[in-house]
This record gives sequence, structure tokens and C-alpha cells, in this order.
Amino acid sequence: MAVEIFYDDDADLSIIQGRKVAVIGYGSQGHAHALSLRDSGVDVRIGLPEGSKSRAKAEEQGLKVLTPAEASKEADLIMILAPDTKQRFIYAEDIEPNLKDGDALFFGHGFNIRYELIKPPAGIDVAMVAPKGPGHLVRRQFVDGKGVPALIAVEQDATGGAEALALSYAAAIGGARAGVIKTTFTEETETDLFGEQAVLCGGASALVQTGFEVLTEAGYAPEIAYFEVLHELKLIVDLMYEGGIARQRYSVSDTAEYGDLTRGPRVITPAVKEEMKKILGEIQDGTFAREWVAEDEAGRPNFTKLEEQGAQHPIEETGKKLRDLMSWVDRPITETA
Ligand SMILES: NC(=O)C1=CN([C@@H]2O[C@H](COP(=O)(O)OP(=O)(O)OC[C@H]3O[C@@H](n4cnc5c(N)ncnc54)[C@H](OP(=O)(O)O)[C@@H]3O)[C@@H](O)[C@H]2O)C=CC1
Ligand SMILES: CC[C@](O)(C(C)=O)C(=O)O
Ligand SMILES: [Mg+2]
Ligand SMILES: [Mg+2]
Repeated sequence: MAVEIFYDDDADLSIIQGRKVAVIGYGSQGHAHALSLRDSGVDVRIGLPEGSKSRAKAEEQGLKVLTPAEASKEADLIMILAPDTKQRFIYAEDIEPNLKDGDALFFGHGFNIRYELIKPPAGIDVAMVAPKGPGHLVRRQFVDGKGVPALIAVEQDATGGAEALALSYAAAIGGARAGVIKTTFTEETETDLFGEQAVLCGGASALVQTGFEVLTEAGYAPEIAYFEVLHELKLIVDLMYEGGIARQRYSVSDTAEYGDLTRGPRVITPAVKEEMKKILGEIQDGTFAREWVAEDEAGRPNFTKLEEQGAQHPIEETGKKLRDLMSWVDRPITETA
């Protein structure tokens, strides 16, 4: 089925400018949405618990900060940008008691609706605006006059205006400069989880770490291995981003291109593709969601152990040393916040 893609000319910014928006959470996505909504003329407030470390930051950045319950009560559109595993508790305690008919409940990712962790009442709009990029770059691109593409979806259209509202919101954070695609909560959730697990985060991190290990275990200098498999990866991906895999192949040497064409499929073998399909199956049948929710409820023991192991990987030490010598590389992630 052909997708519908919307741009700025298709969106009516005045719709979101006429709403009182509460952004719950002020992390990667929360700060980006809130600041860009404000810069687009939207009446926005932040919902954070009294003890939150981000309260001072949001206030310094000129935003009104309330508790999640106060913010939900004051607003008529609530965008929930807290961690996926915490959302159902925030919803039950702070949001649901303050929902009125005609309000809108928005998500930045479909996890809690797709896996039925949150079941909103009839009478409200339920929609999603999911940027296809990390929050800090969503904000950075907005400030630079660009935009990160976004997906919108409507789960429940109580007012008849949920889709136009979601498109208006997406435009206000810069998404419609790049393209906004209409989808469903299910399609967004399943493709997003697959992308981050198999390619963007899981696949890419493992590929880089393994390439670094192979070179250093063979006796090559870690600094050379770092430049080769991590630093240069960004430059190669920039070419793909700008002109597709074809432009990457145009710019590299024909020696590299021959190696790409003949050796790439030896790294990403049919067995790897089978494993990717298995990973997708676990997303589709809910196995991953159940595992992640149980891991979080248990206090994240495996998550913490694996995160610590990743931080101890020798590529991190080598990378830090080299990045410290390239002043333009380590742009503080809070610079745009
Ligand atoms: N990270 C990304 O770029 C992307 C994320 N998403 C989705 O956006 C949502 C938010 O993710 P992300 O931005 O990564 O989250 P972060 O972990 O970066 O930030 C979460 C924020 O929620 C706050 N928070 C924690 N508990 C509560 C609570 N009880 N009440 C209110 N606020 C609370 C945190 O407070 P404190 O600051 O005190 O820790 C923090 O400000 C998720 O649904 C995610 O899947 C979608 C696309 C990309
Ligand atoms: C790729 C990870 C992501 O899906 C994102 C930045 O889009 C996330 O959940 O953070
Ligand atoms: Mg994503
Ligand atoms: Mg994601």
C-alpha cells in the first residue's frame, strides 16, 4: 500500500498553537519536543516529579515545570515522553485521573499501546508523533532549520480531528520539513524495535566492536582500528544518507567497492538474515516486550551488567583519547537542549 507523506504545506500549525500541551518527561525526546513546540508558538508546560534531575534544566531553559499530575490537569494535550517501561505507572497515577473528554493523549513511540500496557478511555484522542531520530538531533536539526522525519498514527479519534492535530504537532517540531508518514501504532512499534535492535543500535554496535576486536587481536594498533571501523563509519554513512548506497559506492575506490560487493554478503550471511527474522518474530509475538518489561521490573540486572560490559570494551578507551584530540567531534549532546 502506498504511504501518505505530508510536508509543511499540508499541516495547519494553528491547530497545535490553539492547544495547551503538557510534555511529560524532559529527556532526549522531551526536551526536543518541548523547546521546538515553544519556538513554534505553542503553549507548553513540562511534567516532572519533584525529585527529577531535569527540573532545573527545563526551568533554566525558560519552561514552566509542574508535576506530571498538575501538568496533565492543566493541559488538553498530553505527550508522554518518559521511559517506555515507566509510562503505564505515570499514566495510571498522574494522567488518567486528569483526562477530560476531548483531550488528546500523545506518544512518541507505540510500545505501551501496541502491547496493551496502557488502555485509554473512550472520549479522548490517542495519537502518536514518533520522530525517526535521536531526540538531541531532532532538536539540533530544528534549530538548524532542518528536520527529522516523523511518523504519525491515530489509535482513537474521538474528536474527528486527531490526525490533523498529530500532523500539526509533527510540523511544530520540524518533522514536516523532512516528511511525515501516516502509519499505525503497530507498524511504528514493530519497525522501530526491529530497526534499533537489528540495524541501528544492536547491529551497528556489534559490527563495530567485532571489527575492532578482529583488527586489534591480529596485532594492529587500536588507534588505527578505531579510525577504520568507527570514526570512518560516520563518513561512509553520511554518503549513504546524502545519496544512498550508490553514492557511497561512487565515492569509495573501486577496490573498496569490489570488497563491499563480494565480502559484505560473507559478513551479513543468510544465517544473519535468519536471526534478524527471528528477532522480528519476537517483536511481533510480544516475546521481546514481555522480556523487557520483566527485566525492568526486576531492577534491570541484565541491562546493567551488559551496559557496564559495553562501557569496558577497549574501543571506548581508545575512542575517548582520540576524540579528545579532535575538538569538533565531541559536540556536547546538551548543546542544543
Ligand atoms: N531517545 C530517542 O531519541 C527516542 C525515544 N522515543 C520514545 O520517546 C519516549 C521517551 O524516551 P527518551 O526521550 O529516550 O527518554 P529519556 O530516558 O531520555 O527521558 C525520560 C524522561 O522522563 C522522565 N521521567 C522518569 N520518570 C518519570 C515520571 N514518573 N514522571 C515524569 N517524568 C519521568 C525522566 O526524568 P529525569 O530527567 O529526572 O531522569 C526524563 O526526563 C519513549 O517512548 C521512547 O521510546 C522515540 C523516538 C526516539
Ligand atoms: C534508534 C533508537 C530509537 O528508536 C530512536 C532514536 O529512534 C530509540 O528508541 O531511541
Ligand atoms: Mg526509533
Ligand atoms: Mg525506539
